[in-house]
Amino acid sequence: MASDGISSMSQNVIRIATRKSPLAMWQAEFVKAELEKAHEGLVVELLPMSTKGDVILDTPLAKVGGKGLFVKELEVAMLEGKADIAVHSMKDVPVDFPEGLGLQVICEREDPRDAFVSNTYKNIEELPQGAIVGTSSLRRQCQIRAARPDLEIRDLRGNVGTRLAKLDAGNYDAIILAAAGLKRLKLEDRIASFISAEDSLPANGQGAVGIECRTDDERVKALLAPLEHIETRYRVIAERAMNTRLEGGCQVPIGAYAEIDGDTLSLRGLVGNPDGSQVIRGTTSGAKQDAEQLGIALADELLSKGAKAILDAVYAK
Ligand SMILES: NCc1[nH]cc(CCC(=O)O)c1CC(=O)O
Repeated sequence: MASDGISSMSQNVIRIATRKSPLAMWQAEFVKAELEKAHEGLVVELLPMSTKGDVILDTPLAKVGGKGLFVKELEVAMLEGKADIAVHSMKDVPVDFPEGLGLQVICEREDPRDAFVSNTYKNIEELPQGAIVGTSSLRRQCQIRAARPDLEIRDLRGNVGTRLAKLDAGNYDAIILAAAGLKRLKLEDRIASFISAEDSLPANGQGAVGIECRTDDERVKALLAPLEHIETRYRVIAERAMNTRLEGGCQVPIGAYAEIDGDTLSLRGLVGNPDGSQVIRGTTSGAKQDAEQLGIALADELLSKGAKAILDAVYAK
């Protein structure tokens, strides 16, 4: 028996609010394809939108108010019922969600490493004295400068394509980008070398895609369930818990990276200052089910080893 036409139609539609950048569109298309694979007959629509973060392109992110700028409009669309879900790079997702929204699913992680991109040099070691490296990430800046204090770091913003164009224009000797973004955009051939997690500890959540939805929307939550990747979830929970405990916004260099072997989760963390003159590192491991506690414990260890002084100095400014 066909019930009311409109509601039975909306039953079979799910709308994704997404930024318009090529990477955001890739992520939204990826989730669309996964949802269609999991649910025969489901119609998935994309709602591409501009966010403040896409409009303000010439100011370092830490100064314009951080990563939340990229998600606000998407969240409003979900709260107003214009969209059902938003797809995020987990490393760009703020810790707190607005009332009524939550992170429902974390998908399987892509390569979490940073990538060294240059038209001339193969890796950081090859760079000549005083070479110019492009990145706007304080985390990347800190680790590069710690290894090579002679290098000059210059700000680099914009979409992945814009950043590559600035490299090609000769503004930098090399730039650092997330390997995941380059792979997703089929730009892997631009990678001169992958930087190991030892040399550039990734950002929490790097390479993982998460899906946000209304917390009371049981229909959408059930549709999303097959996309969950539990191992990635444990890893990202540990990494985010460390960040949250440190109360680290994007003004402090922080790296967090978890791996799982069997039931054991190992977490590495780093807090530094932007010029790389101080880098505090720590590791911990335990049962993967204790991911959050492991992240908190590692944050506390880093704080007591000197991260507290670094954070206080940043936030006193
Ligand atoms: N900060 C921008 C950003 N957010 C997510 C990615 C792609 C990798 C990912 O999904 O973690 C990138 C590009 C980059 O850092 O080079």
